[in-house]
Amino acid sequence: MAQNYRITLLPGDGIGPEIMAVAVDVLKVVGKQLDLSFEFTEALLGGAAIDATSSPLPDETLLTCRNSDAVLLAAIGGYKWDNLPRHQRPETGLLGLRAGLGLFANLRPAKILPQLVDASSLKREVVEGVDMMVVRELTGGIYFGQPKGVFETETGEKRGVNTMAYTEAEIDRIGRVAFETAQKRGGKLCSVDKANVLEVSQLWRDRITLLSKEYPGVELSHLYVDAAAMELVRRPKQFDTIVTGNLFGDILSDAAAMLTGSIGMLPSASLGASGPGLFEPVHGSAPDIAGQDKANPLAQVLSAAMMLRYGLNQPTAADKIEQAVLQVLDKGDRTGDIMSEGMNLLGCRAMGDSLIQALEES
Ligand SMILES: NC(=O)c1ccc[n+]([C@@H]2O[C@H](COP(=O)([O-])OP(=O)(O)OC[C@H]3O[C@@H](n4cnc5c(N)ncnc54)[C@H](O)[C@@H]3O)[C@@H](O)[C@H]2O)c1
Ligand SMILES: CC(C)[C@H](C(=O)O)[C@@H](O)C(=O)O
Ligand SMILES: [Mg+2]
Repeated sequence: MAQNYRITLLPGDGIGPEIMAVAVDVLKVVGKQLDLSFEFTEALLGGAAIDATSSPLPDETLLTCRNSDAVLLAAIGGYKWDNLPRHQRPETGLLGLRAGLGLFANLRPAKILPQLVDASSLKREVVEGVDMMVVRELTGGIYFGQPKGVFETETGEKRGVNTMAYTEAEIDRIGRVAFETAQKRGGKLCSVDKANVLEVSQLWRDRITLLSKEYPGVELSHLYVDAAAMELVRRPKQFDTIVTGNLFGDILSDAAAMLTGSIGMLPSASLGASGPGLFEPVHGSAPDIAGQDKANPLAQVLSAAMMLRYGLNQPTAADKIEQAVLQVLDKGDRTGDIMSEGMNLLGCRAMGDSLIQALEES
């Protein structure tokens, strides 16, 4: 009998619905080939949810997600909602979803595919062979620390406040995920902080160092975040696994994305201690190209592959999707963001068709 999975789809805003449609088509084909059946339920998040319900994360969405085996998200946000107060914005819905599902570990792989070396803005010798995993803490740090808000001072001036805070337990649990990830990969872990300035980072460094005693097979190093940003661009191949806090991970993963040619290529997995994981591209809703059939759907499709691998324990299905992506790139198919001379320029839908064809021929 076919294995059945309940998948919540959150297409969100901007290019979200366009790239989600491609991922769903791909999942259906792979499902048919491997006798997996997916029961898709669409739910509202972000701007789309604000327009329909005035909340960026309706209760019903959180409930639907909790009751599923995995959640596939495209992206949220856009100019239309940029002037709303913070707690009503699309981004607040996404943060609420991550917190609501307890997704403290965000895995963001950045691997350059040989076909895309020329699409990178860096030199071939710098990026060829780049293959790293950024493990970003996702439900703590300055995104969630208290106090936060805009407060009035005694002189009547406004003062914006956010607090970067981590407990030992929060550091240890993300640290364990990172050491275990490094163990399965190249055996090297670089922890990124700002321990020369921030107390919270000193605690982070101390705990990660202590934890390393339990993982003698993993070589641990530390970098300050400013130096890490520089090293990522200067000599990215030195990195295998990186572990860092919420804000530093947000910034460094966008930088790592560009090493690989385009942010339109990078998937991510967000996992908790139990319950469904959330799988989403690293990029946003790209409002500048929304509705124009120009978006690269590959980060979304690769996020569906991560969902199969990390969320549903279906590595063969994940391999099949990743192989199809390599095949279309081998054929020379490119969306605008990864275009280079002599390649075939395709729109989002045509790229989806090419993927389906590759899968059907496999
Ligand atoms: N996880 C998410 O849902 C998520 C992540 C990041 C940003 N956002 C939100 O998205 C909105 C836009 O943010 P931004 O412009 O800073 O970042 P963005 O990632 O949406 O776009 C940055 C640049 O990359 C391009 N780009 C992104 N994805 C692409 C794709 N798949 N194919 C081709 N080009 C692509 C865009 O056209 C743009 O030029 C904001 O509201 C932001 O808060 C959401
Ligand atoms: C949209 C925003 C809340 C989000 C973040 O900062 O985590 C995004 O930039 C990301 O990287 O997923
Ligand atoms: Mg980001």
